[in-house]
Amino acid sequence: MASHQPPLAYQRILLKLSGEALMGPGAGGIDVATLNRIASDIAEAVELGAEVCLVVGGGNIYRGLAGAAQGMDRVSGDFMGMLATVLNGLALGSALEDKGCSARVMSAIPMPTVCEPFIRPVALQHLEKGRIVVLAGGTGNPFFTTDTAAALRAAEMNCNALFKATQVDGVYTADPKLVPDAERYDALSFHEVLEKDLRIMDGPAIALARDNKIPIVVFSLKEKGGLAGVLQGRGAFTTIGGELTD
Ligand SMILES: Nc1ncnc2c1ncn2[C@@H]1O[C@H](COP(=O)(O)OP(=O)(O)O)[C@@H](O)[C@H]1O
Ligand SMILES: O=c1ccn([C@@H]2O[C@H](COP(=O)(O)OP(=O)(O)O)[C@@H](O)[C@H]2O)c(=O)[nH]1
Repeated sequence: MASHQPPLAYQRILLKLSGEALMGPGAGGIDVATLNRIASDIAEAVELGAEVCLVVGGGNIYRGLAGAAQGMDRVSGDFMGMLATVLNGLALGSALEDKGCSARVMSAIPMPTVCEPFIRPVALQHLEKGRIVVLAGGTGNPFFTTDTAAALRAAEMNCNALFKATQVDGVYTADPKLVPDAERYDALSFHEVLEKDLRIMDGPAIALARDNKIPIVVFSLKEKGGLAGVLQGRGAFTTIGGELTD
């Protein structure tokens, strides 16, 4: 890290990306230009000195609940969703390497010829060596979400914050995609998010972050450089469970 840079608000972060963040303007799958743009943003954060764990969703490819709604077995659908997160994780790992970062993809569902299995001490060593760890496969269990996997891994990896990248630049009084005049909060307590049912992440993820005292920073990845800005305390974002609002 260059000496003239201000200290980062958080040193070790877990960045949660939804699968849909990789879709770009398309209706599904991975848009390579968007993937590369996100990889550049993450590379910029690493350049600033951040240690980054990444958890990526799979909603751009498959969601277990969508399969169940069409009559498919929920557990099979959930495993398909978890495998979708591995596809996204491999794409991100390779895009990050292309940007000159060192990245390791680790899956909660062991598939050793494809990527490393998630083994916590090994993942911690990767981080200490300056590598980005891409944590794919969700929690490895059906009936969970990648938001919950993100909160779980943030705790296991001793992260200082869970960065939730979304299409919107923070937590609003209501979903801003549905309620255009909803207002953005700068800071909220975990309790307020649950009590007001603000639906930015699922309840188990919020509860896990709360119980492990890991603040959640909700921000938008739409603007280039957004991640680096938030790490340096610039731009629009909402902090849940920060110092003043436990
Ligand atoms: N109170 C709220 N404040 C902000 N966003 C909300 C709120 N309630 C629901 N949302 C929705 O939650 C979405 C974030 O969840 P998620 O699906 O994981 O990410 P993505 O934004 O990538 O689709 C936002 O894009 C927004 O539409
Ligand atoms: O621990 C997990 C994480 C994910 N999933 C499945 O994987 C899908 C994709 O994850 P998610 O919907 O969380 O992705 P995102 O919305 O972040 O793209 C989910 O719908 C679930 O079917 C699961 O069963 N267990």
